[in-house]
Amino acid sequence: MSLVQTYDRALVSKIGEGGIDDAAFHAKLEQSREALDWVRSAHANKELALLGYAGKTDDVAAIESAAKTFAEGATDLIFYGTGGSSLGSQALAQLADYNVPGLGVLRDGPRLHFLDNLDPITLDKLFAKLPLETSRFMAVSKSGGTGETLTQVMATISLLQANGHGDHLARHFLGLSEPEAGKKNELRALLEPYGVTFLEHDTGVGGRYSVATNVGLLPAAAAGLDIAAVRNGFMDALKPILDGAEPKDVPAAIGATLAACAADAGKNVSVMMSYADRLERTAAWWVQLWSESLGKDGKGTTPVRALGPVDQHSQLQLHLGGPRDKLFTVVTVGFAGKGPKLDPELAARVGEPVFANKTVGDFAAAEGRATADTLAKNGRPTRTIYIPELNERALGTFLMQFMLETIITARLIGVNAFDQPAVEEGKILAKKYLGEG
Ligand SMILES: O=P(O)(O)OC[C@H]1O[C@](O)(CO)[C@@H](O)[C@@H]1O
Repeated sequence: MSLVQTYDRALVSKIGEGGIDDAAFHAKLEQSREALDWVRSAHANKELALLGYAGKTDDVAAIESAAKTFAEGATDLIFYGTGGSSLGSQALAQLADYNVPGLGVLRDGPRLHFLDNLDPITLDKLFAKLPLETSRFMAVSKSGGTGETLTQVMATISLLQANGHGDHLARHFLGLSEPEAGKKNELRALLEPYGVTFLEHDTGVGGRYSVATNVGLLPAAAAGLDIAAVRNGFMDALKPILDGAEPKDVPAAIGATLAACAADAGKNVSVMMSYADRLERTAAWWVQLWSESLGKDGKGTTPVRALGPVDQHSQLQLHLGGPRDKLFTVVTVGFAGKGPKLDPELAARVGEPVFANKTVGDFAAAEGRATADTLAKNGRPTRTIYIPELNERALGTFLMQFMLETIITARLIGVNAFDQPAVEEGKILAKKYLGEG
């Protein structure tokens, strides 16, 4: 089993006042049956394209081959794309040490740069330092019209042209966007005239769910990960639903039920605290998934991400002593016994004999356990997820569990998990302001 979830410490019966009412939980869990039936039938009828990617193998070789061609001989892989066109691939790439504190810049293989934010100073400095001959750029945008991504791509085309690479843009770039199909697609309009190859974005899968597709998996393959294992992990999370398991035996249904009950009880903040550097980007991915999927019609809860142990020294005081408006998910991995071992003499010298012969992982594991216990003891509803071994399959399971949890939560609270109407207003205004100078 790649994930072990416990939730008894989210309930009043276990933690007392501050917990989620048991009767409300069981009633809501019963309601989740409808959502599970819907997911099962959407899978059978191919109504929700995302679900078809669980366990899918027939496109893996093509994704791996495109990744190989893209990364061949490259020192630097630059990924343009924002939101769902970047965060899922970052979450996966972090398994291959991308953006891991201290280690990210030393990882094996080509350097990975996910430029999901638009910042002129970053771009100027990066452009001045990149070895252009061996740099490859991948531009991802489902719509093809996202201003940030288009801006970065236009700037890069001009950079390459100004530095004598204008005749080889097809070698330097790879695009991924929806097929044109009569619609305007600015990204394709920019790059296709140079002969740049485009992969197709599944039109039925929104950005924040696209980690399941070539959007998430191509960068992961370029980073050297086993993408077939990721797909198997997706199926591990979906299978209990397809098998018709009872809601109590579906981890995503439990998580969604807790979230919906917490919202009903006025606990409007959902905290994911992960004890692993390699889950930091996953939490960032989850923040978009949760926010854009649920935040509508005055509903939704606010996602907060925390990394352990570091954020014990930043957020934990608030979580333990502040308002009782939160539901916690503490994620730990099988760290016990891992990492450097501590010399007993040095442990004695600092007056901490408990450290003697313990590993760094022993301490990190003890801290995750202590945080979950302390939250529960202080009446903070806490679910835990333990990942014995954080690998491609386990991360795939985790990602799919949270996509399903989000979809089920949306059905429980009565919102559409697949649109994001409010975001468009700001986008239109930004282009207006840009035009006004
Ligand atoms: O892939 P696109 O179309 O560039 O969109 C990027 C992101 O922008 C959003 O549309 C929000 O503005 C997200 O939903 C999406 O993941």
